[in-house]
Amino acid sequence: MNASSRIPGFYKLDPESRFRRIVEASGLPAEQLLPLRQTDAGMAAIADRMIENAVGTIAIPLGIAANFLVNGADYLVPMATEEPSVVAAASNAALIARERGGFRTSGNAPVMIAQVQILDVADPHGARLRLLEAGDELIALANEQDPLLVKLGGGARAIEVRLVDSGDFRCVVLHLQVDVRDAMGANAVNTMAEALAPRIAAIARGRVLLRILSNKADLRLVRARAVFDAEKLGGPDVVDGIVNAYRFAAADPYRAATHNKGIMNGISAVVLATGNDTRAIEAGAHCHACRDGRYTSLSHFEKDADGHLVGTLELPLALGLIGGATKTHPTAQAAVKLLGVESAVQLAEITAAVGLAQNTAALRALATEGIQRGHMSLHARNVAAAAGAVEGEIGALVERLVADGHVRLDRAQQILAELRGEAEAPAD
Ligand SMILES: CC(C)(COP(=O)([O-])OP(=O)([O-])OC[C@H]1O[C@@H](n2cnc3c(N)ncnc32)[C@H](O)[C@@H]1OP(=O)([O-])[O-])[C@@H](O)C(=O)NCCC(=O)NCCSC(=O)C[C@@](C)(O)CC(=O)[O-]
Ligand SMILES: NC(=O)C1=CN([C@@H]2O[C@H](COP(=O)(O)OP(=O)(O)OC[C@H]3O[C@@H](n4cnc5c(N)ncnc54)[C@H](OP(=O)(O)O)[C@@H]3O)[C@@H](O)[C@H]2O)C=CC1
Repeated sequence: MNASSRIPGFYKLDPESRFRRIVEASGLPAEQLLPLRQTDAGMAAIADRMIENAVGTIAIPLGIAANFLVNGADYLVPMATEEPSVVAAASNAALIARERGGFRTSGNAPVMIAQVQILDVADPHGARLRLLEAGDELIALANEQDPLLVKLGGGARAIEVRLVDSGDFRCVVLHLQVDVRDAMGANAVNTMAEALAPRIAAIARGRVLLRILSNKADLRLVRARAVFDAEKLGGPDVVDGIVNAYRFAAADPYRAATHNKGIMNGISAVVLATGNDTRAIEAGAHCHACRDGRYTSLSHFEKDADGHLVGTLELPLALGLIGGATKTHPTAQAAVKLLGVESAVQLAEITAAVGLAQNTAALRALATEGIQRGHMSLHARNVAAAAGAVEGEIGALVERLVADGHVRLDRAQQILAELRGEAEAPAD
């Protein structure tokens, strides 16, 4: 950067003018920054409506996971991810799950929580009871804010009041529970919380500060389970290996973080492909993973009476079908169409099945040959491209890299040079 990043009114410019300003400010040649602008005209206009100061879009690969049988129906699952082997792994475990009926899922009603924080309350216990006594009035007032949601069968359902203490800090917190139907629900519940605030402050005789949803969406749990055939997995030792790998994650937070990352490889990819809020989902999932005060595995693996592997996953998934980017992004809309889901709960349940499949595939690889063979052989294409291989060279280079067993940039550059006849082949 040569010039200042202070560009008054940057947001008022159109994307092309913004791009020219950042080229000037960076002091870099425009060609080096052109990929920031790489987008078609239609998408540029959509991006400019979706976020602020947009100059372009970044294309993340969108893959379709195959083989998913969920509650007896087949689904082709769109997954947006930058990571190689994720879509392959999900498809792989979904194929194994088919042998014993695929995935079974269930989900709670889509209830989100809005928090209203009340400070400076002289009698917190008294305030709590006064607020609970006013429950019906507050629920009615909340529902007046969103008649459409109520007409669709949703709306505010209940209130809860908590006293939150930490050292010398104490506040009263009202939770408003709202059935948000097919929405993720953040905007819907935030509107209600803001509308209730003056009345809540009056009843509690305090001062309202925050009015915002909680991403600990633990009323909105979804569940997926599957039986993975022992023989298809590779035999009883593989089943035992996966169960022991799970036990490690259940016992050790260092391992649990990686284990859960494997689950989120699948979940976040579906969340992104459908235009949902990846941060909300990640925050909710990891918070759920330490709900008992210790971070642990989100999934469970055990052996059934016949020696098959039983995998189960339960987590909060606040996914929507009608709001946010799902409504504005054409790719997200097409992804939802391909899935053919009719409700946000159904979307969340399929997403949980993908999380379970992803987790199972990773554990199977880890408990047997290790992650590198499958993952690195698919990653080899990236390494080949990074080494400078062009179309027509990539196939041969990947083959050599995988056979060689060293999927590294330096080795790729060396082999590429050999393929191009630019270097002597190594003695070995
Ligand atoms: C990579 C595989 C799937 C190969 O697995 P494989 O056993 O060589 O696969 P296969 O050739 O027997 O094929 C079985 C099915 O897998 C799918 N499949 C197979 N290959 C492909 C492909 N190229 N592209 C798309 N789909 C593929 C496909 O559905 C295929 O069925 P078919 O279509 O042939 O009837 C396997 O090794 C695997 O599942 N590995 C796990 C990979 C993984 O988890 N990657 C995530 C990145 S690592 C990470 O971030 C998380 C981690 C690992 O740290 C989490 C943790 O620690 O718990
Ligand atoms: N902490 C967080 O996670 C936060 C997230 N966000 C963002 O909020 C967005 C999601 O908000 P969300 O409330 O879902 O989106 P919207 O406000 O876009 O959609 C919800 C509204 O859509 C209308 N609606 C129409 N059909 C339905 C239906 N079948 N089911 C439910 N509602 C329906 C409802 O009424 P009506 O039309 O009358 O509004 C409802 O209030 C995401 O972009 C997220 O990133 C925002 C703030 C914080």
